Amino acid sequence: MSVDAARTAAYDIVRQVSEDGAYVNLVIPRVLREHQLSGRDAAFVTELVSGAVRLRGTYDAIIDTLASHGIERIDPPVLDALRLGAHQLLSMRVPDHAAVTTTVDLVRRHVGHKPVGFTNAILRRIGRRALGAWLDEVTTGLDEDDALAIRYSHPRWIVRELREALPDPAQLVDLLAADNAAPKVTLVARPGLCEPDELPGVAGKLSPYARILEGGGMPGDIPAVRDGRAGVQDEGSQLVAITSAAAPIEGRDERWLDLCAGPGGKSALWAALAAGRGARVVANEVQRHRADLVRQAVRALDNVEVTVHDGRHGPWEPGSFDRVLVDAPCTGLGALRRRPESRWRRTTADLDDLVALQGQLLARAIELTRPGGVVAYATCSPVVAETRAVVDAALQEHAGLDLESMQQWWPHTDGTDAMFLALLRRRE
Ligand SMILES: C[S@@+](CC[C@H](N)C(=O)[O-])C[C@H]1O[C@@H](n2cnc3c(N)ncnc32)[C@H](O)[C@@H]1O
Repeated sequence: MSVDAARTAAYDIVRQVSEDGAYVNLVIPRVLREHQLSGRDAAFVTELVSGAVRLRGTYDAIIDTLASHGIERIDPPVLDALRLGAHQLLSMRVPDHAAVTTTVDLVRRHVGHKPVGFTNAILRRIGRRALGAWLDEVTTGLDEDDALAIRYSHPRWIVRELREALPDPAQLVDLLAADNAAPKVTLVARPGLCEPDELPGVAGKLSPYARILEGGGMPGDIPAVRDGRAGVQDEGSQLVAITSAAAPIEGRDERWLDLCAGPGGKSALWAALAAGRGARVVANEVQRHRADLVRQAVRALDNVEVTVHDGRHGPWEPGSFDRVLVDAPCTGLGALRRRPESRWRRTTADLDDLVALQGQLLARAIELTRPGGVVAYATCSPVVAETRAVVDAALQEHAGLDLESMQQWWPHTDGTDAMFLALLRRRE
């Protein structure tokens, strides 16, 4: 059997992800174009690549028990092929002989003859059992965190962080499972620019502006999305913008600052809400190319000024904003379902660096907010060190600051990314 274009494309993508640090969601559309794949083939490639990358932790544990010298000794191009084969055998409805033969042919063509026998043997053995039986075997005798890490394909440190963040640790399994299910595409109809029923899909569950594309689809083909009156935005992200815009403020409410705006989803919804109340938004972003994305996101609005500064040092007057949003750079562990590779790239060292930056950005936001004004601190991570701990430290350090509310949305209960939002008010 010769290898079809879809599997060749899938192999090309996983190699770019593991060798060049590419992002699955960015590489897939480019490689699909290069290989001229669409429709069912494109859906097959997307499912195969996303699944093989996301469930790598599970498949590697199985491959490790079967490889006599252990997984570390397997050449990376062969290991990537084995992961693709394992996903087809254990999680997709691909007949075993097709999964094995096409994967072996991929290895023969892209790596050479030498590992062909090894690849064939490993895949045949994987195909002899169903996923559940393999999971029971490779988790026997492990402690709970190691077993969950393999069963739900999350690094062990992330399992621990998520357990600590949950209100009830009994929900951990549901959360880990939700991280492994690709979310539906959600649109936002920016108020004042677009009505939700102008968009395809069904109404969202939490945001009045949301539409959910049940069967997937190409948002870029929707006219309102093309002209910036609507966009693609998770409901959790919409709720952060809506809730931080709705917090009541006594007196003037005209100057809003989004301190960390790139790529601009929240800025655009915030600015649409601000426009309805005669307020203006400064949307700031430290990276120039991400500031360009913000300009693109807010192109249908005329009440936004996009600036490019390090939010800690931008040239704004203290106390000059009525409302400041800090959607802080974070580990993104609340959006794992969206980014198949991200759980394997993040480390605890990232966490330490980010927590320091988050505290500095929040401190600056507090300084820039006028007495009586509102500071909204948000992350797309539920990790305690990035959420409650940052807010608690700010409350300790800044006299004259009140905590109004803290909210955490979750994939397994709300169907959103795990977004955190704290609303703080500077005392008059
Ligand atoms: C979580 S993202 C913001 C997402 C955005 N609010 C949205 O909804 O589209 C955090 C952003 O902060 C930016 N950032 C990182 N360090 C920063 C700094 N020191 N000052 C301002 N922005 C920063 C990152 O480049 C990134 O674009």
